[in-house]
Amino acid sequence: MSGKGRLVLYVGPMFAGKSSHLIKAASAHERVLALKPGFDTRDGAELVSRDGSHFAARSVRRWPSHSEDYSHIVLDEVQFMVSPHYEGDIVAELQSARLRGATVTVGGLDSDYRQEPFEIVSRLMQFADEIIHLEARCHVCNQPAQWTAKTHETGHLLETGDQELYEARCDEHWCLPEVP
Ligand SMILES: Nc1ncnc2c1ncn2[C@@H]1O[C@H](COP(=O)(O)OP(=O)(O)O)[C@@H](O)[C@H]1O
Ligand SMILES: Cc1cn([C@H]2C[C@H](O)[C@@H](COP(=O)(O)O)O2)c(=O)[nH]c1=O
Repeated sequence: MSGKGRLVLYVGPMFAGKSSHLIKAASAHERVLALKPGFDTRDGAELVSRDGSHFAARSVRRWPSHSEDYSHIVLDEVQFMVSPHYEGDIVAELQSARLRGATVTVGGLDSDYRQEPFEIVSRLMQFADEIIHLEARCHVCNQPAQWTAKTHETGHLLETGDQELYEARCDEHWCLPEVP
């Protein structure tokens, strides 16, 4: 494999369908290297969407060997692929896969629960050939939501969780969590 590949990035808040799109992208090919961060232990060795779809994936804390054997790479939750949870520079590794000709499809949160950008995702945006911004539905009013709110403060910026801890929110209903 050689020549210019392609980096496609799905970003948005939680519940926006990022995993669903990645699973569809992975399922469209016979041979795919699907990766998820070792930090996210919620769903075992699978990419899982809340719409019920799933796809077998490798849980990694560093870039896998033999990745060059794959022309399609799919990776979810890239915001977790940072030190000390990930050893290496995921942006450089994905860019290198793209440059050797792979089609790389990545999903991640563009901003954290404080509405601050995840720096690793912002860096990746610079190299993306296509960025798809997805929206969820606000948990309060059901209007389009581009933010994630945390329902109570735990003191952790990176913390796996679902609806018990996070909600999609629109501009009007986003707020910082109450500090206990
Ligand atoms: N607030 C919400 N807004 C939109 N979809 C939601 C919401 N809560 C649950 N869902 C469900 O979640 C699915 C998307 O989930 P998922 O693919 O896991 O998204 P993401 O990876 O972006 O968190 C939607 O198809 C819908 O069925
Ligand atoms: C906003 C926010 C989220 N997280 C965590 C919570 C979830 O485990 C993932 C996002 O999963 P999804 O597939 O996009 O629903 O990220 C976090 O650690 N910090 C945050 O600020």
